[in-house]
Formats: sequence, structure tokens, C-alpha cells
Amino acid sequence: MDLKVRNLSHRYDDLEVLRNIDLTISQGEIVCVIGPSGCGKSTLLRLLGGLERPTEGSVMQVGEPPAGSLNPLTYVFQDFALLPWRTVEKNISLVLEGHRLDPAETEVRIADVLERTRLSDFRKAVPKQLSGGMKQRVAIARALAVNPAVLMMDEPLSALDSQTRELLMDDLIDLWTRENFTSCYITHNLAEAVRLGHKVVVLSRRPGVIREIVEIDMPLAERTVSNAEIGEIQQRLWNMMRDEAQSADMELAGG
Ligand SMILES: Nc1ncnc2c1ncn2[C@@H]1O[C@H](COP(=O)(O)OP(=O)(O)OP(=O)(O)O)[C@@H](O)[C@H]1O
Repeated sequence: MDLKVRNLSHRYDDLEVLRNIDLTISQGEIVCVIGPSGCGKSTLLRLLGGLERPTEGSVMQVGEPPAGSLNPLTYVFQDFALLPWRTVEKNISLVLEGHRLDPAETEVRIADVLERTRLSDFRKAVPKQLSGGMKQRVAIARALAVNPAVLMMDEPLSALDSQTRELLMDDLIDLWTRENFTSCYITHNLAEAVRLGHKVVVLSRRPGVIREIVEIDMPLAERTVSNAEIGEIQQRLWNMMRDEAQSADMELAGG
């Protein structure tokens, strides 16, 4: 299934947040969205997932979600959003409850996502026993359990220290290499965008318009930190963003 955004604009009362966004997220690709603080990245993700309706324009789901999909668009947030009193497996089963699955299918789905995210040994742990990186793995496993068409990721690594971020990026690359999942991935972090994005959408400061869509035609598995080409693309993205980020920063700081 593809997501197609056509001529989308959004405002909150007098605040114009997004303007004339045209974008396609094709099946099997990770589309990263970057832009200065407050430019409308999270708003765009909510509009894409149907949590809010755009003031103008449309978001279309084109094609069928994968077989067995219980929820075509599923979110992973920065703060993990796990229930602290539930074990890992019970946090995952939470999103399956209400779908009238028989217990055997529920178990198959849980075991499957635990294995895919290398969490099988942790199924009986509760969140406080887990590091931040492990918690986010659980949140990713939970999102995968409904077999979504598109994983909507809103700064999923931002709450983690830099080493854990690197490890989870490797995990995501590994997962994508095995499964070619589809994702819209919001981030502040340009290093993440160039490591994970097949396309990087650069938004201007608010109202966010698309300044450029940079396609990166290099297999994810080859995009190491030390790769010169990736470093150059990251620099180019920063050059595009620097002035806008500075202005947005001063605007916010000034209230
Ligand atoms: N529900 C809402 N009602 C009113 N204003 C909102 C609402 N949601 C977001 N905004 C405003 O819309 C603008 C864009 O917010 P959004 O969170 O989408 O930006 P962002 O690019 O994700 O920001 P950041 O990078 O800081 O997370 C901000 O000025 C924000 O205050």
C-alpha cells in the first residue's frame, strides 16, 4: 500500500502550519521528514495517519494493506508509551485485544514480533527492567504486531543516548533489509535521516512547505557512519536547513 498526499495544507485557527504538501510514500520505502522546530513535522504525521483531518487537500491510501493487517497505519513515539505494569508480551498483546483473534493467533503474532525484534528472552520482563533502547524495541515490536502497511515513526530515537541510537538504527536497518517495511519517519537528526531514508523530505520553517525531496540511492546496509557520500548528503541537508533552523529557533525563543 502507498500513501499519497495531495496538495495538503493545514492550519490551527490563525496559525498556518503546512502548505501545499505533495508527497508519496511508496510501499517498501522509508521516507524521512526533517525540518526546523515547529515547522509541522508531527502535524504532518498525524494527518497522514488520519488522526486529524487536513484543512485542505487529501491523504489517500492506495492499494491493499498486507495480508493479516489489523491496522494499516501504526505509530511509534519518542516516549515508548508502554504500560509500566504490563510485561513485554502483555504490552504487545494490548494492541491485539479488541480484534477478536483466537488465543493461538495472538500467541503466534507475539512470538513472531518478539523474534523479529530479538526480544524473545525478554517477554516476561516489565518496562522498568529494560533500558531505554529495549523499551523502544518493545514499542516497535508492538507496532509490528498489527502488521501495519506503514509504520509512522515520530522521533523514535530522540529520547535515547547516542550509542543506543546507533544500535537501534542498526536494528531498524537490519529489520528493513529483511522485511522492506514502509515508514514515514520524522526526525530532527540529520544523521538518522541519511542512514535510514530512501527519501529525505526537507520542510521549510512554518508554514512548512517542501523545499526539496532528496533521494538517496544507496542500500541502507552500506550507509555506515564513515561513508563519505552519506556524509556529503548530510552536509548538503544541513546547508539547506541551517538558516531556516536558526530563524525558527529565534522565533520560538522570542515566544
Ligand atoms: N493541536 C494543536 N493546536 C494548535 N496548535 C498546534 C497543535 N498542534 C501543533 N500546533 C502548532 O503547530 C506548529 C507545528 O507543530 P508540530 O508539532 O507539528 O511541529 P514539529 O515540526 O513537529 O515541531 P518539533 O520539531 O519542535 O517537534 C507549532 O507551532 C505547534 O505549536
